[in-house]
Amino acid sequence: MEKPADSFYRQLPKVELHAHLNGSISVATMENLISRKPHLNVQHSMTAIHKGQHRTLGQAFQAFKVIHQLVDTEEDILMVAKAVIGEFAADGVKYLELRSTPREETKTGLTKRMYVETVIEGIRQCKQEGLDIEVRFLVAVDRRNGPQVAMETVKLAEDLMVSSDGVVVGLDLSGDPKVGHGKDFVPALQKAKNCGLKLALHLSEIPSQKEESELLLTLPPDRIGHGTFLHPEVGGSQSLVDKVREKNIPLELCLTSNVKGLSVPSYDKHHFLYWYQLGHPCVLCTDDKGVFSTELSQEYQLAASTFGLSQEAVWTLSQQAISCSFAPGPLKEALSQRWVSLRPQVFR
Ligand SMILES: CC(C)=CCNc1ncnc2c1ncn2[C@@H]1O[C@H](COP(=O)(O)O)[C@@H](O)[C@H]1O
Ligand SMILES: [Zn+2]
Repeated sequence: MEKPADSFYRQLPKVELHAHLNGSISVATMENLISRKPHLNVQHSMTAIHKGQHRTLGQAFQAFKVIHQLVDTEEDILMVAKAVIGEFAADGVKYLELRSTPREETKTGLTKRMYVETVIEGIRQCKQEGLDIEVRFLVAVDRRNGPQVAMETVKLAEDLMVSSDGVVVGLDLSGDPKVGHGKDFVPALQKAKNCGLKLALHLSEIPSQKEESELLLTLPPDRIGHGTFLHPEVGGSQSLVDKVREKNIPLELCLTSNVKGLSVPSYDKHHFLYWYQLGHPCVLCTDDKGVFSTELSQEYQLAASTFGLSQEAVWTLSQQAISCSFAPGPLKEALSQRWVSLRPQVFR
C-alpha cells in the first residue's frame, strides 16, 4: 500500500490505545537488536508476519518468545521504548498508550520493577527531547503466568502509578487467550480497579470465551481489546453485546492483527463494521505494529477503503478516540484543541 509521508492518513492526528511494546518493534530496530546478539541466530521471519502472510494465533505467539530473548537488558528496553515512541510520533500519533509485561531476566539481572522503570525513563526522555507525542503506560498481566503473578503485578502497578507522576494509568490483561481462565484474575483486576488503575482487558479474542467475558464484564473493564467473538453472529451472545453497549465500553479494534492472526477471515468480515454501525465507540489500533508489519495510519487507511469511510468519518473516528483514552481530563481537553488546530492542515 502506497503511503507517502504527506498522505491524509499520516497527517491525520491519531490516538493509539492498544500497542504492546515488544510487538511494536520496527524492522530497523529489530535489525539493530539482532546485530547486538548474533549468537541467537534470529531471522526477521521469526519476529514479523509480512504482507500477505498469515499465522495461527499459536504460531504468532512464538514470535514474542524470540523477541523477548532479543530484548533482555535495560539498555535494550530503553532503546526499544524510545524507538517505538519515535515511530508512532512520526506516523502522526499525538497520544499513545503503550502496554508491556514486566519481565525479569535472571541472566542479565533485570527485575520487573527495573523493566517498567526503564520504559518510563524512555517515555520521559522522549518528552524531554521534545517529541510531539504524549505517552502513558499500562502495566500488562500475562494470563500465562497465573493469578499470583497477576496480584504481584497489580501491586507493582499501584506503586508505580503513585511514583511515575501520572505516566502509569492502567492495567492490561493479555497473553495467549487459550491459556488460563479469566475467573482466576478477578481478584487482581478488582484490586487494580479499586486503587484507581483503569482496566483494558483482552476479551473474546477467540471463540468459546463467552462465560469468561460475561464474568469480566461485571468488573466492568474501562476498555475492551478485540472483542472479536462477542456478538451472536460469530458465536457470542446478545447478552454480551447488550452489556458492552449498556456500559458504553469502548472497543480497541486491530484489523491487521486479527486478519494476519487468522481470528477474522478477511478485512471486510472484521467486526469493526458490526460495532461501528451500532454507533458504539470503536478505536482503531495496531496491537503489534512490528509483528504484524503495520502502522496506525495504515490501519485507518484499511478501515476507510474496506468500509467506504469518508475523510470526514475518518476524522471523527480519530477524534473520538481521545475520549476513550485514559488521559486525565485536562490532557483530553488539550488534545481536543490540538485536533481543532491541526484540522486545516489535514484537509488542505
Ligand atoms: C500473536 C497474536 C495473534 C497476537 C495478537 N493478540 C494478542 N493477544 C494477547 N496478548 C498479546 C497479543 N499481542 C501481544 N500480546 C501480549 O504482549 C506480549 C508482548 O509484548 P510485551 O512483552 O508485553 O511488551 C506478549 O507476550 C503477549 O503477552
Ligand atoms: Zn493485544
